[in-house]
Amino acid sequence: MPVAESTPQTLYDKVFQDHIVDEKLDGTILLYIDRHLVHEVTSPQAFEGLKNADRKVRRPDCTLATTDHNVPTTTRKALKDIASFIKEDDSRTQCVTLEENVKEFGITYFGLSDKRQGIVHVIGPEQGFTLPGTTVVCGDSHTSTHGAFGALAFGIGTSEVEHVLATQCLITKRSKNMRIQVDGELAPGVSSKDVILHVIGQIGTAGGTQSVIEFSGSVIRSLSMEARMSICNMAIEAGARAGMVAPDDITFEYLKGKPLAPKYGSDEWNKAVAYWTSLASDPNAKYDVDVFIDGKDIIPTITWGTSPEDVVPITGVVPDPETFATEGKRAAGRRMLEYMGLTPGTPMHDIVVDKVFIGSCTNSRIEDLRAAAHVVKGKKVASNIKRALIVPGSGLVKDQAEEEGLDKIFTAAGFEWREAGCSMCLGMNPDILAPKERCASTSNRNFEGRQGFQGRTHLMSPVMAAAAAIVGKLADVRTLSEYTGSPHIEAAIAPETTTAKAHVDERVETDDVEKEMIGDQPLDSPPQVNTSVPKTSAGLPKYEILKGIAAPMEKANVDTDAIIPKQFLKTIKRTGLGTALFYEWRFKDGQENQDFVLNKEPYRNAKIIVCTGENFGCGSSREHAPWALNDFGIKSVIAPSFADIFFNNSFKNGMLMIPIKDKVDIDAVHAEAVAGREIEIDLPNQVIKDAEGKVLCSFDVEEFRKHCLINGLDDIGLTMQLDDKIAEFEKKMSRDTPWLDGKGYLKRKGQGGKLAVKAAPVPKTNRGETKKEPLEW
Ligand SMILES: CC(C)[C@H](C(=O)O)[C@@H](O)C(=O)O
Ligand code: SF4
Repeated sequence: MPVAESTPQTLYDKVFQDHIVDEKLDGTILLYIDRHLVHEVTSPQAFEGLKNADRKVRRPDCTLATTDHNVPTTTRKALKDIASFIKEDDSRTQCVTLEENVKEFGITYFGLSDKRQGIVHVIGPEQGFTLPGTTVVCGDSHTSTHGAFGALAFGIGTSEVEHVLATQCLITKRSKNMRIQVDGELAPGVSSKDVILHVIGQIGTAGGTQSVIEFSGSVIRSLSMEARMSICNMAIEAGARAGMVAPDDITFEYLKGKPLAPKYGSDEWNKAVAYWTSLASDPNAKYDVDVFIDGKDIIPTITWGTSPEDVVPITGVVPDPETFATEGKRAAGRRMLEYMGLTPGTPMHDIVVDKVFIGSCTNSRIEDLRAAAHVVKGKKVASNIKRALIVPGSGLVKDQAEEEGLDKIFTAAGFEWREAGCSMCLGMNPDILAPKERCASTSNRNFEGRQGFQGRTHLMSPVMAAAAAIVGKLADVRTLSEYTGSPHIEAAIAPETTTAKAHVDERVETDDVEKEMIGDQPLDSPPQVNTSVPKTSAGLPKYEILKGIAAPMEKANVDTDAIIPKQFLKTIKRTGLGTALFYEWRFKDGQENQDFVLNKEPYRNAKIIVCTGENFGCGSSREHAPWALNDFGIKSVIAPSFADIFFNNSFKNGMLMIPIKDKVDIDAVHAEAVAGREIEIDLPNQVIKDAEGKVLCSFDVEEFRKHCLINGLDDIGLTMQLDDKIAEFEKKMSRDTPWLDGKGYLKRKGQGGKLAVKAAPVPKTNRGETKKEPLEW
């Protein structure tokens, strides 16, 4: 694929450029999406939207679905079907709804009875569905994981899921380029998780806002794909839109023999590798932000607070909030310590742990389990540990680990060996913390209530979590007897010995013929594309002037887990979430918390929030957050900055988010809010006024968003009117990068247009049976 030679470009610039379908004068871009992963939590409302508008899924061949968030991780030996297996009503409804939707819309689906089921961000790479140079989206913030392959991969909200299902495109704009270069070497016991926790500690959870981070430098280059995935996974925790690593030999090695990658050694493989190699940033490419980190400064890192930026080395102590720079930070620090039940000055390794969780899309891959098993081997979980869970990221990871005997190492030590899913990462299934329980966790978020109401989470690497399980306290893995370093890093240096090879090799055998078919696809046979009749806008309420009470907030990093906790994500509707807004802040023991602003007069009827802290809406991509605000009656939030996904999601619901950087300006608006007076947001004139009509400040808003808000336009209808351009783009893609057309996958073995794999749960016998079983798409 040709890449402009003139101006030096970054990896991100190149991938982005190669996917532009249309560009407006104001910089609004229609971006083509190659790969769409779907899970049960963020898709029901999107499919419902399609049905209501009589729209189809444009590219079922480029869409892959699984259930992961809600699924129990108990044994599936007695599994008959998902409806009888999942006991909790709302979880079951979401999973069953996904099964109905994939059948109705013809989407490939890995259900609970399929070995390939697992966390979306584990199964995409494992199948070769994720490829370098692609655009990958999912209704999930940790889609950034796939950037490890040099893909531009980012989380989207449910409205955007619907947009991609209908059009295979997204409306977006360019992000800034940020480079984080980690040079030198990592010491034994230091892993990629420590790298990313250290980075977030340095740049903060808003450090990457509006940027795509390219991770580079000798440390990154030396890491395995699994380790790179852990790093890109948490780019979202640094506030970035996406994280990327340039594809290289380690990437190609990992992709060899993956079911959906071009056949190794074929012309198509060679062509793909040449293209993938060309994507590396040009030597003189410019970055808007550059961060340099020396690998030797990183030691095993762990969180102490309730935001991923609250990190300390394991050799450190619980910090004293009174030493923090501003009163806002001091107040936040005090609250965190109270929530976490910690006292300043306590050595981190004195903190006693109740539960240990090794899993999640950050650290549940085969290497993570190998590294943890290496620490655990021959030892016992400490007697004070109530539960220690190992939750593999997918059925294939589980199989591989069992083949290597890792399950035996864990169970002999006293760990539970579970089935694949998100599990205790966010506890939408029964794996949760009890109030005040403390968990050593390999997941990515330590927000309040994340792993269970009042649960206390410390984030760390798999070897550190394993060490905590053995010691019964947070522990420095390097001090454990017989510990000789992390296989994580060694893995990177010799990838051929350490990637999850066994199951890959099998598939090379069984898939060869079919993959040949894909490779030989005639260029003149276009992929099967479903285009529906272009619909005009379904319509949103118009937004012009909003006058009302504004509720003041003074917090930074108001995360979407706080805006709407996980227990309310199990709905399959967009409405009725107002009562759950800020649930754990608004209610205490079922009673209203009188200290919380929305429980006070006149703020019960607020239409606006004015928040003086940065990074409003960070964390999860759940569109339930703007739905809840909207349902409560809040149509606008004014804050110094917003997290990208939340910001986008709000506009899709006819809401206006207003970033105001200038402290004098935001303080003026905040003062009106504190006084309980109404303010007026005038969108056409882009100003905020006080109750008397005096202008307090002006604000910026992109032309396209403003146009959609004022006219109440739903952008799916608008995009569908560009069908000719999209079809033209698809033709070019089929010619230049034929390996991206998933039509071959769906056509495999299929004769006369019949699909090889029906979009239905694979029969139960597929799980746990002989490993010789073919694993075709
Ligand atoms: C459920 C989903 C919207 C959410 C996300 O986007 O991250 C979840 O995966 C999480 O980790 O909180
Ligand atoms: S962060 Fe946790 S809940 Fe979200 S996708 Fe990853 S494993 Fe699942």
